[in-house]
Amino acid sequence: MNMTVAQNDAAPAAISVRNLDFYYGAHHALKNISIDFPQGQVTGMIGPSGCGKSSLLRVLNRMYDLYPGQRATGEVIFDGCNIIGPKVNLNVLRSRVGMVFQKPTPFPMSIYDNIAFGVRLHERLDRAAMDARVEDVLRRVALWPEVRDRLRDSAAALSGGQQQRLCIARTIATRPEVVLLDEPTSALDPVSTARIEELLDELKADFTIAIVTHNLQQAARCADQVAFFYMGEVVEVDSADRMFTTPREKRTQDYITGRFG
Ligand SMILES: Nc1ncnc2c1ncn2[C@@H]1O[C@H](COP(=O)(O)OP(=O)(O)OP(=O)(O)O)[C@@H](O)[C@H]1O
Repeated sequence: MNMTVAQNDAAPAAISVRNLDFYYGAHHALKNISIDFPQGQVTGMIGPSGCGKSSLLRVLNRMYDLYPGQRATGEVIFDGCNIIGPKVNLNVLRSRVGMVFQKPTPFPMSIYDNIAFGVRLHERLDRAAMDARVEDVLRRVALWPEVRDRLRDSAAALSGGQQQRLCIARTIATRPEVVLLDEPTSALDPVSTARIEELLDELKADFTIAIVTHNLQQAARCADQVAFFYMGEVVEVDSADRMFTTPREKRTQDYITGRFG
């Protein structure tokens, strides 16, 4: 299968994936993947269920390392280093390449501590600086007005949409360069979804974003470039405009016009 790539070469890549293969035991889930994630852009990852989108996200911050039998070969270049190589500090990597999951997963602690917890692992801030960091990220995700008077309350009391915004705040609080989001709005109502989509647009000024979504309208609205995955391969990468109007590959065209998947 040939991959068609017409990537945006104006922005340098925050992450460059080259000839990546990924395995769950004997199952070959990603096959010779190559894709760049341009700095300061949103890359949308689309494709039918089971085609490998989440697997690629799990490679980008070495999440798979937590599970025996899962392995990757090839190159994932981030800040000049192949992050799937042996000498990578995984705690540092995961603070620089943050991840937000499909289901909001606040820690069982206060709203304030949900954010401060991760920051404390990487930085020593005094009380005033930590308060300022918590306020800053809560403002950025537009949650501050809703929670400023209850920062010490449990995060579990927030609505699903608020919890997901808190999880995004928690992820950006350690000031990562890259934020990975795995179907971050699929468990949310339309209003919360719209707020998170607006948020992505603001966040890309400071972060490189990769988002897996089943919602093609969402990819068209939020993404600068879109990658179409099919059966463990990246079939096509292009600007969102071209991908949804003039895809190069028939398989992409079939997928976006609803012929399969
Ligand atoms: N823990 C696992 N063990 C074995 N195989 C797995 C595991 N997780 C995923 N797979 C397989 O790897 C392939 C890719 O899965 P992946 O979750 O990356 O797909 P996806 O495109 O994100 O799917 P979806 O859109 O349904 O979330 C699938 O064939 C899936 O069955």
